[in-house]
Amino acid sequence: GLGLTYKKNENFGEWYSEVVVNSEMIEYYDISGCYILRPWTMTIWEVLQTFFDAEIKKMNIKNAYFPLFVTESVLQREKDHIEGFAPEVAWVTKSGQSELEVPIAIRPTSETVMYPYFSKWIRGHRDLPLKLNQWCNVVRWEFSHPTPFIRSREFLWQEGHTAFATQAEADQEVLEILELYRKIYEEFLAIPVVKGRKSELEKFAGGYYTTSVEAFIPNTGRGIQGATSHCLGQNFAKMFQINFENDKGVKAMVWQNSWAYSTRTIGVMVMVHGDDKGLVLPPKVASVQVIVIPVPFKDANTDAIFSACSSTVQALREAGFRAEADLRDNYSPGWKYSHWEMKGVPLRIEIGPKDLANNQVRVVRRDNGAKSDIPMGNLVEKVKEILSSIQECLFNAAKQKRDACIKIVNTWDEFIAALNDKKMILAPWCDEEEVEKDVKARTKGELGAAKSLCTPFDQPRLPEGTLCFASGKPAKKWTYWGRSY
Ligand SMILES: O=C1CCCN[C@@H]1CCCn1cnc2cc(F)c(Cl)cc2c1=O
Ligand SMILES: [Mg+2]
Repeated sequence: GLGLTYKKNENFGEWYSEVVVNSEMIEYYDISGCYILRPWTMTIWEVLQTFFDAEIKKMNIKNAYFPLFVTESVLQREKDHIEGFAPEVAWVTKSGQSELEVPIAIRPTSETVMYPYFSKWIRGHRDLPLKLNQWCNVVRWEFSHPTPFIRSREFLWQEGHTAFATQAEADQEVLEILELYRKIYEEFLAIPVVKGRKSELEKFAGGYYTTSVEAFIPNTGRGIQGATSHCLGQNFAKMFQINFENDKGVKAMVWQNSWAYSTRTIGVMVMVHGDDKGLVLPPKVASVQVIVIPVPFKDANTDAIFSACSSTVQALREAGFRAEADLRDNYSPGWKYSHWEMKGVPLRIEIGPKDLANNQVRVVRRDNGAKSDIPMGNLVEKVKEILSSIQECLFNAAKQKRDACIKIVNTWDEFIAALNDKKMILAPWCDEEEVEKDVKARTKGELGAAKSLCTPFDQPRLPEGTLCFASGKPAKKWTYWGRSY
């Protein structure tokens, strides 16, 4: 029957799996960690892709497409950055009945695929900056429990790979891209994120520094890395001989960045906004923003009602909204209400005989259930207002909830209490890696260890003499900590 079996605040994991399936976003697949992304997901992905692709085009970043496959020798080129990842690499070892001479890896990320060609293409400073992006899938044969969108063995992402003559250009682009990721989360998905820098321990080992946008899931009290923008420094330039003759005729290595966001964004949206009726879609990314449902009455003029629904959809579409009518005659209005609530459609319009007689429609918001009657005359204006109000209310509600999960601590005991209270913890830290490793060791358990999430760019004042929460040494910065995905 209709409705969810599980409640968000009682069985979060089961609730999540049920929502992504019942909202027709995901279909489970017979290979663990692999999921079918149904149209209800793809339209959301395409809205984000359309935005991001247009933005990087403004930055003169070009799309390319590199092969899915990497030879073993090339993949091994970058020893230290893949050493920890080796178990995740998926290999092709046969074609048909015959063994391949050399096994071929499926890309888990494309540095080693791309950079030999960066080396070939970049000769002089006029070849710089080289700025490429690709929209593709990647495969990482992870073993920790798979979760649709959040942790899957194959996922869609974009990966940007850029090369510059100077560090200054690279540093600037890292932050420009990070701002686009903030927009994806805060302005499209209505999810608050923290912009910051990863610690040396948590950063991409092959890079120079990593910046990220960090989200938080109140129900599980876990942080989640939303997207990353790395400065790779000259590490990969050294390894792949990506150098150029600068304008003084001197050979110099390039400065590189790489950055990505993935379909994980969609999972965070489900987790943050979903409720016990199912998915709740922010209007900016909703596949259908307005669903129009006829409420025929036994002897009422059904044709008039249906045509009113169709003309309402028409008017909304002409105004640029993604509107549909559910005119199916084999489902009751009540069934349709539950169905489209499960799918998270932000606004429902009901048209029955009374509405027709009064030349009005009944609108119902998905986020707070508020109902109101709108005259047909200024429907488009009202719908525009209500949808932007829903977008804003979803963000504000999520921000309020996330802020309520943030705990500022100064001592280890306060830290442990906050961790057990499922908080996102802001603590003064001495910035020593050994201390960070110690925090992980001291918080190991079946829920997973606490780790540093990021050092926020927006640093609160650090009073003279403040001590590190974990080591008691002089603190150097405020850093977010927590359990994470
Ligand atoms: O995060 C990004 C942005 C887009 C391009 N890539 C970087 C770094 C990716 C790290 N990383 C992440 N996961 C990996 C898994 C693997 F199996 C191997 Cl061999 C390597 C990696 C790996 O390097
Ligand atoms: Mg990984």
